[in-house]
Amino acid sequence: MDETKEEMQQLRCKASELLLREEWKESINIYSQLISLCEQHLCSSSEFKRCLCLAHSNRAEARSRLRDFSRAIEDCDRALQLQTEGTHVKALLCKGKILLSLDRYSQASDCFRQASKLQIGGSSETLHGFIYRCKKLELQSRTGAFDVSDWVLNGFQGKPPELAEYVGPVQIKKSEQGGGRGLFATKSIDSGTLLLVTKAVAIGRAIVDDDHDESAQLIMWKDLVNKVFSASTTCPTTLRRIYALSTGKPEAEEVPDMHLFRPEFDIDIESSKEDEKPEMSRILDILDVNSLMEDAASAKVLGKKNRDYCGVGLWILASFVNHSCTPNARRLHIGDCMSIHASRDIKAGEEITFAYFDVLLPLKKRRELASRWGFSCNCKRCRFEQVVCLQREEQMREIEAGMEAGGELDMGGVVVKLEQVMRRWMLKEKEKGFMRASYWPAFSQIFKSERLMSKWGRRIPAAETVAESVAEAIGGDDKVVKVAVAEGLKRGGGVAEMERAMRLGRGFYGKVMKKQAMRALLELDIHEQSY
Ligand SMILES: C[S@@+](CC[C@H](N)C(=O)[O-])C[C@H]1O[C@@H](n2cnc3c(N)ncnc32)[C@H](O)[C@@H]1O
Repeated sequence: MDETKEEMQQLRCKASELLLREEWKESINIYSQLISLCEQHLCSSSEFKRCLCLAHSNRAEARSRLRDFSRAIEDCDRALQLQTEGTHVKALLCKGKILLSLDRYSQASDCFRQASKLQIGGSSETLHGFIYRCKKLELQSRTGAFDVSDWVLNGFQGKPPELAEYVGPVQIKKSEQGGGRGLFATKSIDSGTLLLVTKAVAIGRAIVDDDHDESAQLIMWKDLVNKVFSASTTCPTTLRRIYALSTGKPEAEEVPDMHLFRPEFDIDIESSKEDEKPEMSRILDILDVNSLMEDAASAKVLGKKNRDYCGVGLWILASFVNHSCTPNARRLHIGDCMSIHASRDIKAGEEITFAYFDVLLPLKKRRELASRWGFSCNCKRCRFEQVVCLQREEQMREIEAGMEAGGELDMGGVVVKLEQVMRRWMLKEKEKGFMRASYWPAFSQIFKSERLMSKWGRRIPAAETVAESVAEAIGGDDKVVKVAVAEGLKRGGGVAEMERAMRLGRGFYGKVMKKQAMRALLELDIHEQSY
Protein backbone atom coordinates (compact mmCIF):
# COMPACT_ATOMS: atom_id res chain seq x y z
CA MET A 1 0.00 0.00 0.00
CA ASP A 2 2.83 2.40 0.84
CA GLU A 3 4.24 1.86 -2.61
CA THR A 4 0.89 2.72 -4.19
CA LYS A 5 0.60 5.84 -2.05
CA GLU A 6 4.08 6.85 -3.10
CA GLU A 7 3.19 6.31 -6.76
CA MET A 8 0.07 8.42 -6.19
CA GLN A 9 2.21 11.19 -4.63
CA GLN A 10 4.64 11.14 -7.54
CA LEU A 11 1.91 11.30 -10.18
CA ARG A 12 0.21 14.07 -8.25
CA CYS A 13 3.38 16.20 -8.04
CA LYS A 14 4.19 15.66 -11.70
CA ALA A 15 0.66 16.52 -12.85
CA SER A 16 0.43 19.70 -10.78
CA GLU A 17 3.82 20.83 -12.03
CA LEU A 18 2.64 20.34 -15.63
CA LEU A 19 -0.58 22.16 -14.82
CA LEU A 20 1.36 25.10 -13.39
CA ARG A 21 3.54 25.16 -16.50
CA GLU A 22 0.33 25.24 -18.56
CA GLU A 23 1.29 22.05 -20.38
CA TRP A 24 -2.33 21.02 -20.64
CA LYS A 25 -2.11 17.87 -22.77
CA GLU A 26 0.67 16.34 -20.71
CA SER A 27 -1.04 17.19 -17.44
CA ILE A 28 -4.27 15.55 -18.69
CA ASN A 29 -2.26 12.42 -19.42
CA ILE A 30 -0.79 12.21 -15.96
CA TYR A 31 -4.09 13.08 -14.26
CA SER A 32 -5.72 10.24 -16.22
CA GLN A 33 -3.10 7.82 -14.87
CA LEU A 34 -3.65 9.19 -11.37
CA ILE A 35 -7.42 8.83 -11.72
CA SER A 36 -7.23 5.20 -12.72
CA LEU A 37 -4.83 4.46 -9.86
CA CYS A 38 -7.13 6.13 -7.32
CA GLU A 39 -10.23 4.40 -8.73
CA GLN A 40 -8.54 1.01 -8.19
CA HIS A 41 -7.86 1.75 -4.52
CA LEU A 42 -10.88 3.87 -3.72
CA CYS A 43 -12.20 1.54 -0.99
CA SER A 44 -8.89 1.17 0.82
CA SER A 45 -8.35 4.72 2.11
CA SER A 46 -10.04 8.13 2.14
CA GLU A 47 -6.76 9.60 0.89
CA PHE A 48 -7.45 8.03 -2.52
CA LYS A 49 -10.90 9.56 -2.61
CA ARG A 50 -9.55 13.04 -1.85
CA CYS A 51 -6.84 12.64 -4.47
CA LEU A 52 -9.35 11.34 -7.04
CA CYS A 53 -11.60 14.32 -6.47
CA LEU A 54 -8.73 16.76 -6.88
CA ALA A 55 -7.44 14.95 -9.98
CA HIS A 56 -10.87 15.26 -11.65
CA SER A 57 -11.06 18.97 -10.76
CA ASN A 58 -7.61 19.64 -12.13
CA ARG A 59 -8.09 17.56 -15.26
CA ALA A 60 -11.31 19.55 -15.82
CA GLU A 61 -9.28 22.76 -15.62
CA ALA A 62 -6.74 21.47 -18.17
CA ARG A 63 -9.48 20.18 -20.49
CA SER A 64 -11.34 23.46 -20.32
CA ARG A 65 -8.15 25.32 -21.31
CA LEU A 66 -8.11 23.14 -24.44
CA ARG A 67 -11.79 24.00 -24.89
CA ASP A 68 -12.74 20.31 -24.50
CA PHE A 69 -15.77 21.53 -22.58
CA SER A 70 -18.00 18.48 -22.53
CA ARG A 71 -15.31 16.20 -21.08
CA ALA A 72 -14.26 18.96 -18.67
CA ILE A 73 -17.84 19.14 -17.39
CA GLU A 74 -17.88 15.34 -16.97
CA ASP A 75 -14.78 15.68 -14.78
CA CYS A 76 -16.37 18.46 -12.70
CA ASP A 77 -19.51 16.37 -12.19
CA ARG A 78 -17.49 13.36 -11.08
CA ALA A 79 -15.54 15.55 -8.63
CA LEU A 80 -18.81 16.97 -7.30
CA GLN A 81 -20.21 13.46 -6.93
CA LEU A 82 -17.21 12.47 -4.81
CA GLN A 83 -17.79 15.65 -2.76
CA THR A 84 -14.59 16.18 -0.84
CA GLU A 85 -14.43 19.51 0.93
CA GLY A 86 -12.27 22.17 -0.68
CA THR A 87 -12.12 20.49 -4.09
CA HIS A 88 -15.85 20.88 -4.23
CA VAL A 89 -15.45 24.68 -4.57
CA LYS A 90 -12.73 24.20 -7.17
CA ALA A 91 -14.93 21.92 -9.31
CA LEU A 92 -17.90 24.28 -8.99
CA LEU A 93 -15.78 27.26 -10.03
CA CYS A 94 -14.38 25.39 -13.02
CA LYS A 95 -17.84 24.16 -14.08
CA GLY A 96 -19.27 27.66 -13.68
CA LYS A 97 -16.57 29.17 -15.89
CA ILE A 98 -17.15 26.55 -18.59
CA LEU A 99 -20.92 27.08 -18.53
CA LEU A 100 -20.35 30.82 -18.74
CA SER A 101 -18.24 30.47 -21.84
CA LEU A 102 -20.95 28.20 -23.31
CA ASP A 103 -23.49 31.02 -22.72
CA ARG A 104 -25.45 29.00 -20.14
CA TYR A 105 -25.65 31.98 -17.82
CA SER A 106 -28.20 30.84 -15.24
CA GLN A 107 -26.61 27.40 -14.82
CA ALA A 108 -23.20 29.08 -14.46
CA SER A 109 -24.64 31.44 -11.89
CA ASP A 110 -25.99 28.49 -9.86
CA CYS A 111 -22.49 26.98 -9.70
CA PHE A 112 -20.92 30.27 -8.52
CA ARG A 113 -23.66 30.78 -5.94
CA GLN A 114 -23.19 27.27 -4.53
CA ALA A 115 -19.41 27.79 -4.46
CA SER A 116 -19.77 31.11 -2.65
CA LYS A 117 -21.95 29.46 0.01
CA LEU A 118 -19.34 26.74 0.51
CA GLN A 119 -16.33 28.99 0.58
CA ILE A 120 -15.18 29.34 4.13
CA GLY A 121 -12.93 32.34 4.82
CA GLY A 122 -10.68 33.67 2.02
CA SER A 123 -11.75 36.25 -0.50
CA SER A 124 -15.05 35.66 -2.25
CA GLU A 125 -14.52 38.69 -4.50
CA THR A 126 -13.85 36.54 -7.57
CA LEU A 127 -17.01 34.55 -7.04
CA HIS A 128 -19.08 37.68 -6.58
CA GLY A 129 -17.53 39.07 -9.75
CA PHE A 130 -18.64 35.95 -11.63
CA ILE A 131 -22.13 36.08 -10.14
CA TYR A 132 -22.44 39.73 -11.22
CA ARG A 133 -21.25 38.89 -14.75
CA CYS A 134 -23.74 36.03 -15.07
CA LYS A 135 -26.58 38.23 -13.87
CA LYS A 136 -25.70 40.96 -16.36
CA LEU A 137 -25.33 38.55 -19.29
CA GLU A 138 -28.47 36.63 -18.38
CA LEU A 139 -30.45 39.88 -18.32
CA GLN A 140 -29.01 41.00 -21.68
CA SER A 141 -29.72 37.66 -23.25
CA ARG A 142 -33.32 37.66 -21.98
CA THR A 143 -34.20 41.28 -22.75
CA GLY A 144 -31.85 42.35 -25.54
CA ALA A 145 -30.91 45.42 -23.47
CA PHE A 146 -27.43 46.10 -24.86
CA ASP A 147 -25.61 49.41 -24.87
CA VAL A 148 -22.09 49.92 -26.18
CA SER A 149 -22.18 53.74 -25.98
CA ASP A 150 -19.79 54.06 -23.03
CA TRP A 151 -17.11 52.06 -24.75
CA VAL A 152 -17.49 54.15 -27.91
CA LEU A 153 -17.46 57.43 -25.99
CA ASN A 154 -14.34 56.31 -24.06
CA GLY A 155 -12.51 56.03 -27.37
CA PHE A 156 -12.63 52.20 -27.46
CA GLN A 157 -10.33 51.97 -24.45
CA GLY A 158 -9.72 48.46 -23.18
CA LYS A 159 -11.42 45.32 -24.38
CA PRO A 160 -14.74 45.50 -26.28
CA PRO A 161 -17.69 45.11 -23.90
CA GLU A 162 -18.71 41.55 -23.13
CA LEU A 163 -22.00 40.83 -24.86
CA ALA A 164 -24.39 37.97 -24.20
CA GLU A 165 -25.89 35.74 -26.86
CA TYR A 166 -29.31 37.09 -27.72
CA VAL A 167 -32.04 35.67 -29.95
CA GLY A 168 -34.68 38.32 -30.59
CA PRO A 169 -37.96 38.16 -32.52
CA VAL A 170 -36.69 35.90 -35.30
CA GLN A 171 -37.24 32.40 -36.63
CA ILE A 172 -35.82 30.20 -39.38
CA LYS A 173 -38.15 29.25 -42.22
CA LYS A 174 -37.98 28.25 -45.87
CA SER A 175 -37.08 31.30 -47.88
CA GLU A 176 -39.06 32.31 -50.92
CA GLN A 177 -36.56 34.76 -52.28
CA GLY A 178 -33.22 33.10 -51.64
CA GLY A 179 -32.21 29.50 -51.89
CA GLY A 180 -32.94 27.25 -48.91
CA ARG A 181 -33.81 28.69 -45.53
CA GLY A 182 -33.85 32.27 -44.28
CA LEU A 183 -34.40 34.23 -41.06
CA PHE A 184 -37.82 35.86 -40.58
CA ALA A 185 -39.27 38.46 -38.19
CA THR A 186 -41.84 37.00 -35.79
CA LYS A 187 -43.36 40.43 -35.06
CA SER A 188 -43.34 43.95 -36.50
CA ILE A 189 -40.26 45.90 -35.47
CA ASP A 190 -38.99 49.40 -36.04
CA SER A 191 -35.68 50.54 -37.48
CA GLY A 192 -32.75 50.12 -35.10
CA THR A 193 -34.33 47.26 -33.11
CA LEU A 194 -31.90 44.54 -32.16
CA LEU A 195 -32.62 41.17 -33.77
CA LEU A 196 -29.79 39.06 -32.45
CA VAL A 197 -26.32 39.07 -30.95
CA THR A 198 -24.06 36.13 -31.59
CA LYS A 199 -20.48 35.28 -30.74
CA ALA A 200 -18.25 33.89 -33.50
CA VAL A 201 -17.49 30.18 -33.34
CA ALA A 202 -14.09 31.37 -34.49
CA ILE A 203 -12.43 34.21 -36.37
CA GLY A 204 -9.35 33.80 -38.55
CA ARG A 205 -7.27 36.95 -38.53
CA ALA A 206 -4.33 38.39 -40.44
CA ILE A 207 -2.84 41.70 -41.45
CA VAL A 208 -3.85 42.22 -45.06
CA ASP A 209 -2.03 44.99 -46.94
CA ASP A 210 -4.44 45.11 -49.81
CA ASP A 211 -7.33 43.14 -51.29
CA HIS A 212 -4.94 41.14 -53.46
CA ASP A 213 -2.67 40.02 -50.65
CA GLU A 214 -3.33 36.32 -51.26
CA SER A 215 -0.88 34.86 -48.76
CA ALA A 216 -2.41 36.88 -45.90
CA GLN A 217 -5.88 35.82 -47.02
CA LEU A 218 -4.75 32.20 -47.01
CA ILE A 219 -3.32 32.52 -43.50
CA MET A 220 -6.60 34.04 -42.33
CA TRP A 221 -8.64 31.26 -43.96
CA LYS A 222 -6.45 28.43 -42.60
CA ASP A 223 -6.64 29.97 -39.15
CA LEU A 224 -10.45 29.98 -39.38
CA VAL A 225 -10.66 26.38 -40.67
CA ASN A 226 -8.41 25.05 -37.89
CA LYS A 227 -10.27 26.91 -35.15
CA VAL A 228 -13.72 25.86 -36.39
CA PHE A 229 -12.63 22.23 -36.76
CA SER A 230 -11.19 22.21 -33.28
CA ALA A 231 -14.32 23.86 -31.80
CA SER A 232 -16.54 21.27 -33.45
CA THR A 233 -14.33 18.40 -32.27
CA THR A 234 -14.42 19.43 -28.64
CA CYS A 235 -18.02 20.62 -28.28
CA PRO A 236 -20.97 18.48 -29.50
CA THR A 237 -23.36 21.46 -29.23
CA THR A 238 -21.14 23.54 -31.50
CA LEU A 239 -20.90 20.66 -33.97
CA ARG A 240 -24.68 20.17 -33.99
CA ARG A 241 -25.16 23.88 -34.67
CA ILE A 242 -22.51 24.00 -37.39
CA TYR A 243 -24.03 20.94 -39.07
CA ALA A 244 -27.37 22.76 -39.27
CA LEU A 245 -25.77 25.25 -41.69
CA SER A 246 -25.92 25.13 -45.45
CA THR A 247 -23.34 23.19 -47.43
CA GLY A 248 -24.53 24.86 -50.63
CA LYS A 249 -27.20 22.27 -51.52
CA PRO A 250 -30.38 24.15 -50.49
CA GLU A 251 -32.82 21.51 -51.69
CA ALA A 252 -31.43 18.98 -49.18
CA GLU A 253 -31.58 21.24 -46.16
CA GLU A 254 -34.09 21.02 -43.33
CA VAL A 255 -35.40 23.87 -41.22
CA PRO A 256 -33.74 23.45 -37.83
CA ASP A 257 -35.54 24.03 -34.54
CA MET A 258 -34.81 27.53 -33.13
CA HIS A 259 -34.27 25.90 -29.78
CA LEU A 260 -30.86 24.70 -30.97
CA PHE A 261 -29.60 28.30 -31.19
CA ARG A 262 -30.85 29.62 -27.86
CA PRO A 263 -28.14 30.50 -25.33
CA GLU A 264 -29.10 28.01 -22.62
CA PHE A 265 -29.29 25.10 -25.09
CA ASP A 266 -27.30 22.01 -24.28
CA ILE A 267 -27.42 18.67 -26.01
CA ASP A 268 -27.54 15.54 -24.03
CA ILE A 269 -24.13 14.00 -24.70
CA GLU A 270 -25.58 10.50 -24.59
CA SER A 271 -28.05 11.44 -27.30
CA SER A 272 -25.47 13.13 -29.55
CA LYS A 273 -25.59 11.18 -32.76
CA GLU A 274 -22.85 8.62 -33.24
CA ASP A 275 -22.35 9.68 -36.84
CA GLU A 276 -21.99 13.33 -35.83
CA LYS A 277 -18.24 13.47 -35.92
CA PRO A 278 -16.68 16.50 -37.58
CA GLU A 279 -15.61 15.80 -41.13
CA MET A 280 -13.15 18.22 -42.63
CA SER A 281 -14.75 18.16 -46.10
CA ARG A 282 -18.20 19.03 -44.71
CA ILE A 283 -16.77 21.78 -42.49
CA LEU A 284 -14.95 23.24 -45.52
CA ASP A 285 -18.20 23.27 -47.55
CA ILE A 286 -20.03 24.95 -44.67
CA LEU A 287 -17.33 27.60 -44.26
CA ASP A 288 -17.32 28.22 -47.98
CA VAL A 289 -21.02 29.11 -47.92
CA ASN A 290 -21.33 30.77 -44.51
CA SER A 291 -18.13 32.51 -43.47
CA LEU A 292 -18.22 36.28 -43.54
CA MET A 293 -15.59 38.98 -43.52
CA GLU A 294 -15.90 41.31 -40.55
CA ASP A 295 -17.89 44.10 -42.14
CA ALA A 296 -15.29 46.59 -43.33
CA ALA A 297 -17.10 49.74 -42.27
CA SER A 298 -18.07 48.68 -38.78
CA ALA A 299 -15.01 46.58 -37.94
CA LYS A 300 -12.87 49.56 -38.88
CA VAL A 301 -14.84 51.90 -36.71
CA LEU A 302 -15.75 49.77 -33.74
CA GLY A 303 -12.47 49.52 -31.98
CA LYS A 304 -9.97 48.47 -34.58
CA LYS A 305 -6.88 50.61 -34.30
CA ASN A 306 -5.18 48.87 -37.18
CA ARG A 307 -7.36 49.24 -40.21
CA ASP A 308 -5.56 46.57 -42.22
CA TYR A 309 -6.29 43.98 -39.58
CA CYS A 310 -8.79 41.70 -41.27
CA GLY A 311 -10.94 38.90 -40.01
CA VAL A 312 -13.09 36.16 -41.51
CA GLY A 313 -15.40 34.31 -39.17
CA LEU A 314 -18.35 32.00 -38.65
CA TRP A 315 -21.37 33.33 -36.75
CA ILE A 316 -23.99 30.57 -36.53
CA LEU A 317 -27.45 32.17 -36.41
CA ALA A 318 -26.37 35.04 -38.67
CA SER A 319 -25.55 32.38 -41.28
CA PHE A 320 -29.28 31.90 -41.93
CA VAL A 321 -29.65 35.48 -43.16
CA ASN A 322 -29.92 35.68 -46.94
CA HIS A 323 -28.59 38.52 -49.05
CA SER A 324 -30.61 41.32 -50.58
CA CYS A 325 -29.57 44.43 -52.52
CA THR A 326 -32.39 46.23 -50.72
CA PRO A 327 -31.74 44.81 -47.25
CA ASN A 328 -33.71 45.55 -44.11
CA ALA A 329 -31.01 44.64 -41.57
CA ARG A 330 -27.41 45.51 -40.77
CA ARG A 331 -24.62 43.76 -38.97
CA LEU A 332 -22.17 45.38 -36.59
CA HIS A 333 -19.01 43.78 -35.28
CA ILE A 334 -18.13 44.44 -31.67
CA GLY A 335 -15.09 42.39 -30.71
CA ASP A 336 -15.85 38.79 -31.69
CA CYS A 337 -19.60 39.39 -31.52
CA MET A 338 -21.90 40.24 -34.37
CA SER A 339 -25.09 42.13 -33.66
CA ILE A 340 -27.84 42.35 -36.23
CA HIS A 341 -30.52 45.03 -36.09
CA ALA A 342 -33.31 46.24 -38.33
CA SER A 343 -32.03 48.98 -40.62
CA ARG A 344 -35.62 49.79 -41.61
CA ASP A 345 -39.05 49.07 -40.21
CA ILE A 346 -39.84 45.36 -40.70
CA LYS A 347 -43.28 43.77 -40.77
CA ALA A 348 -44.16 40.54 -38.95
CA GLY A 349 -43.40 37.58 -41.21
CA GLU A 350 -41.02 39.54 -43.46
CA GLU A 351 -37.69 37.90 -44.34
CA ILE A 352 -34.67 39.52 -42.71
CA THR A 353 -31.84 40.21 -45.13
CA PHE A 354 -28.52 41.99 -45.05
CA ALA A 355 -26.00 42.80 -47.74
CA TYR A 356 -23.20 40.28 -48.28
CA PHE A 357 -21.27 42.88 -50.27
CA ASP A 358 -21.36 46.60 -51.07
CA VAL A 359 -24.75 47.24 -52.66
CA LEU A 360 -24.09 50.91 -53.47
CA LEU A 361 -23.11 49.76 -56.97
CA PRO A 362 -24.78 49.37 -60.36
CA LEU A 363 -26.66 46.15 -61.20
CA LYS A 364 -23.85 44.71 -63.36
CA LYS A 365 -21.27 44.99 -60.57
CA ARG A 366 -23.67 43.56 -57.99
CA ARG A 367 -24.37 40.59 -60.25
CA GLU A 368 -20.65 39.88 -60.48
CA LEU A 369 -20.32 39.98 -56.70
CA ALA A 370 -23.39 37.75 -56.14
CA SER A 371 -22.07 35.21 -58.64
CA ARG A 372 -18.89 34.90 -56.55
CA TRP A 373 -21.21 33.76 -53.74
CA GLY A 374 -22.81 31.31 -56.16
CA PHE A 375 -26.28 32.84 -56.51
CA SER A 376 -28.09 35.48 -58.51
CA CYS A 377 -30.04 38.04 -56.52
CA ASN A 378 -33.69 38.34 -57.38
CA CYS A 379 -34.67 41.07 -54.93
CA LYS A 380 -37.15 43.85 -55.75
CA ARG A 381 -34.38 46.28 -56.60
CA CYS A 382 -32.53 43.86 -58.92
CA ARG A 383 -35.79 42.93 -60.68
CA PHE A 384 -36.71 46.60 -61.13
CA GLU A 385 -33.29 47.57 -62.48
CA GLN A 386 -33.24 44.64 -64.84
CA VAL A 387 -36.49 45.83 -66.40
CA VAL A 388 -35.17 49.42 -66.64
CA CYS A 389 -31.95 48.21 -68.25
CA LEU A 390 -33.90 46.19 -70.83
CA GLN A 391 -36.51 48.82 -71.62
CA ARG A 392 -34.22 51.86 -71.64
CA GLU A 393 -31.15 50.18 -72.94
CA GLU A 394 -29.73 53.15 -74.80
CA GLN A 395 -29.98 55.74 -72.02
CA MET A 396 -28.71 53.28 -69.45
CA ARG A 397 -25.75 52.40 -71.65
CA GLU A 398 -24.77 56.11 -71.77
CA ILE A 399 -24.98 56.40 -68.00
CA GLU A 400 -23.03 53.16 -67.55
CA ALA A 401 -20.31 54.36 -69.94
CA GLY A 402 -19.91 57.59 -67.92
CA MET A 403 -19.66 55.57 -64.73
CA GLU A 404 -17.04 53.24 -66.16
CA ALA A 405 -14.95 56.14 -67.52
CA GLY A 406 -14.84 57.34 -63.91
CA GLY A 407 -13.55 60.93 -64.45
CA GLU A 408 -14.91 63.82 -62.39
CA LEU A 409 -16.61 65.35 -65.42
CA ASP A 410 -18.18 62.03 -66.27
CA MET A 411 -19.53 61.70 -62.72
CA GLY A 412 -21.31 65.03 -63.06
CA GLY A 413 -22.70 63.86 -66.39
CA VAL A 414 -23.82 60.53 -64.92
CA VAL A 415 -25.74 62.14 -62.09
CA VAL A 416 -27.38 64.91 -64.16
CA LYS A 417 -28.37 62.43 -66.87
CA LEU A 418 -29.73 59.95 -64.32
CA GLU A 419 -31.88 62.60 -62.62
CA GLN A 420 -33.14 63.80 -66.02
CA VAL A 421 -34.19 60.36 -67.21
CA MET A 422 -35.78 59.46 -63.89
CA ARG A 423 -37.95 62.60 -64.15
CA ARG A 424 -38.85 61.77 -67.73
CA TRP A 425 -39.74 58.16 -66.85
CA MET A 426 -41.80 59.44 -63.92
CA LEU A 427 -40.30 56.96 -61.48
CA LYS A 428 -41.78 56.61 -58.01
CA GLU A 429 -39.70 57.82 -55.03
CA LYS A 430 -38.76 54.26 -54.04
CA GLU A 431 -37.61 53.48 -57.59
CA LYS A 432 -35.55 56.66 -57.66
CA GLY A 433 -33.93 55.49 -54.43
CA PHE A 434 -32.98 52.18 -56.08
CA MET A 435 -31.34 53.96 -59.01
CA ARG A 436 -29.58 56.55 -56.87
CA ALA A 437 -28.20 53.78 -54.67
CA SER A 438 -26.76 52.12 -57.78
CA TYR A 439 -25.01 55.31 -58.86
CA TRP A 440 -24.06 56.41 -55.34
CA PRO A 441 -20.29 56.44 -56.15
CA ALA A 442 -21.01 59.21 -58.70
CA PHE A 443 -23.21 61.20 -56.30
CA SER A 444 -20.73 60.94 -53.43
CA GLN A 445 -17.82 62.09 -55.58
CA ILE A 446 -19.74 65.29 -56.29
CA PHE A 447 -21.02 65.81 -52.74
CA LYS A 448 -17.59 65.64 -51.21
CA SER A 449 -15.98 68.15 -53.59
CA GLU A 450 -16.79 71.85 -53.23
CA ARG A 451 -15.52 72.45 -56.76
CA LEU A 452 -17.80 69.78 -58.26
CA MET A 453 -20.71 70.98 -56.14
CA SER A 454 -20.35 74.52 -57.46
CA LYS A 455 -20.32 73.14 -61.01
CA TRP A 456 -23.12 70.55 -60.78
CA GLY A 457 -24.83 71.24 -57.45
CA ARG A 458 -27.72 73.29 -58.89
CA ARG A 459 -28.63 70.62 -61.42
CA ILE A 460 -28.98 67.74 -58.96
CA PRO A 461 -31.07 67.25 -55.80
CA ALA A 462 -29.59 68.28 -52.43
CA ALA A 463 -27.28 65.79 -50.69
CA GLU A 464 -29.76 65.18 -47.85
CA THR A 465 -32.55 64.40 -50.32
CA VAL A 466 -30.37 61.86 -52.13
CA ALA A 467 -29.11 60.41 -48.82
CA GLU A 468 -32.68 59.97 -47.52
CA SER A 469 -33.90 58.44 -50.73
CA VAL A 470 -30.97 55.98 -50.85
CA ALA A 471 -31.40 55.10 -47.16
CA GLU A 472 -35.08 54.44 -47.85
CA ALA A 473 -34.06 52.01 -50.63
CA ILE A 474 -31.25 50.12 -48.96
CA GLY A 475 -31.62 50.88 -45.24
CA GLY A 476 -28.98 52.70 -43.21
CA ASP A 477 -25.46 52.71 -44.60
CA ASP A 478 -22.53 54.53 -43.06
CA LYS A 479 -21.46 56.15 -46.34
CA VAL A 480 -24.93 57.55 -46.84
CA VAL A 481 -25.39 58.61 -43.23
CA LYS A 482 -22.06 60.42 -43.31
CA VAL A 483 -23.22 62.54 -46.22
CA ALA A 484 -26.21 63.60 -44.18
CA VAL A 485 -23.99 64.41 -41.19
CA ALA A 486 -21.42 66.28 -43.31
CA GLU A 487 -24.21 68.37 -44.82
CA GLY A 488 -25.68 68.97 -41.37
CA LEU A 489 -22.29 70.15 -40.11
CA LYS A 490 -21.72 72.38 -43.15
CA ARG A 491 -24.95 74.11 -42.26
CA GLY A 492 -23.77 74.68 -38.72
CA GLY A 493 -25.09 71.41 -37.28
CA GLY A 494 -28.63 72.69 -36.67
CA VAL A 495 -31.09 70.62 -34.68
CA ALA A 496 -33.21 69.58 -37.66
CA GLU A 497 -30.20 68.51 -39.76
CA MET A 498 -28.65 66.54 -36.94
CA GLU A 499 -32.00 64.94 -36.09
CA ARG A 500 -32.25 63.70 -39.64
CA ALA A 501 -28.68 62.34 -39.57
CA MET A 502 -29.36 60.63 -36.25
CA ARG A 503 -32.51 59.01 -37.63
CA LEU A 504 -30.49 57.60 -40.51
CA GLY A 505 -27.70 56.67 -38.09
CA ARG A 506 -30.15 54.66 -36.01
CA GLY A 507 -30.67 52.41 -39.07
CA PHE A 508 -26.95 51.93 -39.40
CA TYR A 509 -25.80 51.62 -35.81
CA GLY A 510 -29.01 50.33 -34.25
CA LYS A 511 -30.36 51.03 -30.79
CA VAL A 512 -27.26 49.60 -29.07
CA MET A 513 -25.76 53.06 -29.48
CA LYS A 514 -27.05 56.20 -27.80
CA LYS A 515 -27.28 59.41 -29.83
CA GLN A 516 -24.15 60.93 -28.36
CA ALA A 517 -21.99 57.89 -29.18
CA MET A 518 -23.46 57.70 -32.67
CA ARG A 519 -22.68 61.33 -33.27
CA ALA A 520 -19.08 60.78 -32.12
CA LEU A 521 -18.72 57.85 -34.50
CA LEU A 522 -20.21 59.66 -37.43
CA GLU A 523 -18.08 62.74 -36.92
CA LEU A 524 -14.97 60.58 -36.54
CA ASP A 525 -14.77 59.70 -40.21
CA ILE A 526 -16.29 62.82 -41.73
CA HIS A 527 -12.91 64.48 -42.04
CA GLU A 528 -11.60 61.55 -44.04
CA GLN A 529 -14.54 61.97 -46.42
CA SER A 530 -14.78 58.20 -46.59
CA TYR A 531 -18.21 58.28 -48.14
C1 LIG B 1 -25.10 32.19 -45.48
S1 LIG B 1 -26.11 31.17 -46.42
C2 LIG B 1 -27.71 31.85 -46.16
C3 LIG B 1 -28.68 30.82 -45.61
C4 LIG B 1 -29.03 29.71 -46.55
N1 LIG B 1 -30.06 30.14 -47.48
C5 LIG B 1 -29.48 28.46 -45.80
O1 LIG B 1 -30.44 27.80 -46.23
O2 LIG B 1 -28.86 28.09 -44.82
C6 LIG B 1 -25.63 31.72 -48.00
C7 LIG B 1 -26.24 30.96 -49.14
O3 LIG B 1 -27.65 31.21 -49.21
C8 LIG B 1 -28.07 31.38 -50.57
N2 LIG B 1 -28.52 32.77 -50.76
C9 LIG B 1 -28.29 33.83 -49.96
N3 LIG B 1 -28.90 34.93 -50.43
C10 LIG B 1 -29.51 34.57 -51.56
C11 LIG B 1 -30.31 35.27 -52.52
N4 LIG B 1 -30.59 36.55 -52.39
N5 LIG B 1 -30.76 34.57 -53.58
C12 LIG B 1 -30.49 33.24 -53.73
N6 LIG B 1 -29.75 32.53 -52.85
C13 LIG B 1 -29.28 33.18 -51.78
C14 LIG B 1 -26.86 31.11 -51.42
O4 LIG B 1 -26.86 29.76 -51.77
C15 LIG B 1 -25.70 31.41 -50.49
O5 LIG B 1 -24.53 30.71 -50.84
